[in-house]
Amino acid sequence: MPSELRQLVNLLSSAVDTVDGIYEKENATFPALDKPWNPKAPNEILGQSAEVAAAKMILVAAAEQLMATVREPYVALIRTGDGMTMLACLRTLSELNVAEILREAGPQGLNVNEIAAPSKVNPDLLARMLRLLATNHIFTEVSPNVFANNRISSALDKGKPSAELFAKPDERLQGASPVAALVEMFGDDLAKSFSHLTESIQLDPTGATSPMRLAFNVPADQGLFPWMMRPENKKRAERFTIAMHSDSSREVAMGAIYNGFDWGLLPADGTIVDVGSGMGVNGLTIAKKYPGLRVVNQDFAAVVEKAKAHWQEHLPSHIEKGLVEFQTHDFFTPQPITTASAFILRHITHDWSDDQNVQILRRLRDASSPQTYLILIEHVVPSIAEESDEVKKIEGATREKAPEPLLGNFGAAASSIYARDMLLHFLGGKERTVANFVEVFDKAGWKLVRIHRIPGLEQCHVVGVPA
Ligand SMILES: C[S@@+](CC[C@H](N)C(=O)[O-])C[C@H]1O[C@@H](n2cnc3c(N)ncnc32)[C@H](O)[C@@H]1O
Repeated sequence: MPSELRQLVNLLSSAVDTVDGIYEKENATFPALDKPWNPKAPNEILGQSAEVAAAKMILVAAAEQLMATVREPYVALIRTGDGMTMLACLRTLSELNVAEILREAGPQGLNVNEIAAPSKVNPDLLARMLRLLATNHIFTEVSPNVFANNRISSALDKGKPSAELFAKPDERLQGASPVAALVEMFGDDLAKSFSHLTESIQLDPTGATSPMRLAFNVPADQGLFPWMMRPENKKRAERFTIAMHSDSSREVAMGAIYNGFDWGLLPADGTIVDVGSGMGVNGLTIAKKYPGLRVVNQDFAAVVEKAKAHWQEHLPSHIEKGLVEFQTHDFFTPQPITTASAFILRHITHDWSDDQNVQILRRLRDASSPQTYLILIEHVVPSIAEESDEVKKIEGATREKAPEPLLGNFGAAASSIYARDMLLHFLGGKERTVANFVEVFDKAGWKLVRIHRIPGLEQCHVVGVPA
């Protein structure tokens, strides 16, 4: 039996054979780390194909497990702090528009004195931050104190001339890819919250006191959403909206909503109620393919106004036909629509505790008929160990298991879902396991009947019917 190290290397080797074989067949080369990222380049598009994506999952899982195996334990523990430090550096460099300055400088790079000049910051400190990141493959140091973008750092690029970003600092993130907004939000709101996790769990062992509340002194009687809407949080709220848009714009581009629950199961003239609809993107996308469906968008008054404008721009015909409604509705209060074929809740349940979810879903159950579907669009957190027999019985509940000796859930290659769960905890919510969804559904009078996994996404459609 080969050693575990050898087994990991063998997995790496066969995954590299797969990737190389696919690229050779297409006469392409795998994207280089030291060149800027171009998501539209054919070799990047090839990297998104199912076969390459599966091989990359093995490569990342095996490489990370190999590192975890060979590192001294104290190094492995202390190194987790490098992630925090790198995030702080990345946020700073993003706010100083460094990726854009380096895009304009090209492959020969730029001396730190010139990188620091537009923002008048300390060049020596900038060089130290860039060196830490470059050592971890974000940016490259071309010659001493001269830095250039690489594939990873260039993904921070907001796509605008740096002069424009410095001239209009309040509009830096608008219209840009959401990556910079995410990095800046993580490095600010979430980093400030990280340090309160320990205190929050001691103050309230149930986890109901979120670290972000503690970090920002959000009054106990005020929800985080209304707090974010306060005038002094305007920039924070705008950044949050742009950062959150990353998920939905990618999903719309992929047509993800069509690849889970079969909307054709609903009566052609049925009614879908998008509860906490935000801009109403979900109902709008479904209505484009199923034009007979009525859509009711429910949210706070100010949000519903934005949804109306969004529909007016993207699907005015549905408004003209009287097939869409915009309702101000608080989902903790009785549900006014009693004729729903389906209630859809995308990224709603993950914002709330189990008890609050039971209240929200109970309101929907009270307004449902035996034919009503409940469809949650959420991430589902896999167990690392094998799922229980109860969970295994649910259609779609289990996932592909990673090959031995990898952790069954692909280990660090699947870490983002667990990190996302913790990020939601900082905000006061959680991502749920299948068993947790079953528990919440049961308590609210729903039966979880199946889970649709969406190809290319961690996100699922969790489907319930009245119990
Ligand atoms: C994370 S966003 C999700 C928006 C939308 N479902 C989507 O897929 O983009 C959460 C939404 O819930 C809304 N919301 C929060 N509390 C609410 C409440 N008590 N009643 C109705 N909507 C609420 C917010 O205004 C926001 O639009």
